[in-house]
Parts: sequence; C-alpha cells; structure tokens
Amino acid sequence: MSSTWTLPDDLVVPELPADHPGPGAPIPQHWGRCFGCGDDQPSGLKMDFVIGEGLEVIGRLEVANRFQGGPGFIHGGILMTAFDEAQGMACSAALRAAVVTGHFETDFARPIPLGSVLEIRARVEGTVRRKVYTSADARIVDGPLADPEVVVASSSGLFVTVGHEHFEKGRRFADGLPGPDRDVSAF
Ligand SMILES: CCCCCCCCCCCCCC(=O)SCCNC(=O)CCNC(=O)[C@H](O)C(C)(C)COP(=O)(O)OP(=O)(O)OC[C@H]1O[C@@H](n2cnc3c(N)ncnc32)[C@H](O)[C@@H]1OP(=O)(O)O
Repeated sequence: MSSTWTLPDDLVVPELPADHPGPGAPIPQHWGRCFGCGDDQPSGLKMDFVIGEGLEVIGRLEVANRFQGGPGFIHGGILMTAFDEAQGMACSAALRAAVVTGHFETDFARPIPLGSVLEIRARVEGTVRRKVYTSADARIVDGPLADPEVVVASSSGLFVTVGHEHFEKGRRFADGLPGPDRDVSAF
C-alpha cells in the first residue's frame, strides 16, 4: 500500500477525557438517520462501535449484498463511507466534539467479499487547532476469506471540529432531526 499522507510536525496528541470509558464500552449511534451508524436508516451501513485502546475505536460492518460493487465484492465507496464513519467516531469519542470530514484517502489492498464481517480500527493521531488527523485499518474477521492478521484496506483522514451552528444550516433540509437529548458526552 502507498500513501501521500503525512502528519504535521506540530501535531498535538490529546489527553483522553477523564471519564472516558474503558475498552469495550459501546459507543451510541450519533443519530438514528445517519447512513453509517443509524438504526433508523434502512439503506444504511448500520455499523456498531465500541471504545478501543487509547484514542482508538473499533467498528464492525457486515458486508450486505446491497453494498456490492463489482460482482461479489464490496463497492469501494461503501468501504470509504465505513472508514469515514469510524474515523469520525474516533474524533468524537476522543475529543467530545462534533467533526466533519475535510480530506480523506483510502488504500484498497484486497477485494472484500459480500458476506464478510469487517473490523475497522480507527484512531485519532493528533490535532492541530481545529484539524484532527486520523487513520484506520480494516480486517476481515468473519465470513469468506476471513483472516484477522491481514489488513485489507486502510485510510487516513483530516476532520475539522465544528460547532452546532454548522448543522443548523442543514436543518430545513433534514429528513428528521436529532432529538434534544443527543449528547456526544454520552460515551
Ligand atoms: C450533530 C452533531 C454530530 C456529531 C458527529 C460526530 C460523529 C461523526 C461521525 C460521522 C462521520 C461522517 C462525517 C461526514 O461525512 S461530514 C460530511 C462531509 N464533510 C463536509 O460536508 C464538510 C464540508 N466542509 C465544510 O463545511 C468546511 O470546509 C469545513 C467546516 C471543513 C472547514 O471550514 P471552516 O470555515 O469552518 O474552517 P477553515 O476553512 O478555516 O478550516 C479550518 C482548518 O482546516 C483546514 N482544512 C479545511 N478543509 C481542509 C481540507 N479539505 N484539506 C486540508 N485542510 C483543510 C483549513 O486549512 C484550516 O487549517 P488551519 O488554518 O488551522 O491550518
């Protein structure tokens, strides 16, 4: 795999929040209609997440038939979406802040068959002002071609922290709205 991605020299590695739960703690979906994690989005990925070690989160994706690209294999854009969701979740869990994706790149190392279960480990590498540098890798842990030792894809992404006013702009286009109880500090 190759990448043009480089981390800046002035990267700051954040401290975990004092009440950060330990590895294995479930991370709630950030809202039900999200294409990545929502359980109220029938066409979505329906990913599940738990806290990992340190600044890492662990996501799980069941590669359903509707995620097909080339015959028998996952669509590359679906895989990027899964990485995007996982890396965004890592930001949110580590920083307790809302983020949006600014820049994203993915290496596709192996074809991933339908019926696989993918484990995506995503982490915050560090921050520079509002910029959050993240990385992630994916392994097939169940189903056809499962081999938890082999990284089948990896990803790097720059996220930018935003205030709630960012989402106010989308309110009138929204298909439903997050409830008033939505709280990223609920991890
Ligand atoms: C409701 C709450 C939800 C919570 C969700 C949490 C869970 C998430 C899970 C969901 C996961 C799914 C998530 C999704 O799918 S999010 C959906 C996809 N992403 C978007 O729609 C974002 C669209 N872009 C924007 O809104 C603005 O451009 C943003 C907000 C990103 C920045 O505009 P803003 O005017 O605010 O700030 P700024 O321009 O001063 O930039 C600030 C800094 O950032 C640097 N920069 C900016 N862009 C890039 C770039 N492309 N490459 C490299 N660097 C970039 C910039 O140079 C500057 O750096 P520096 O000057 O400090 O050095």
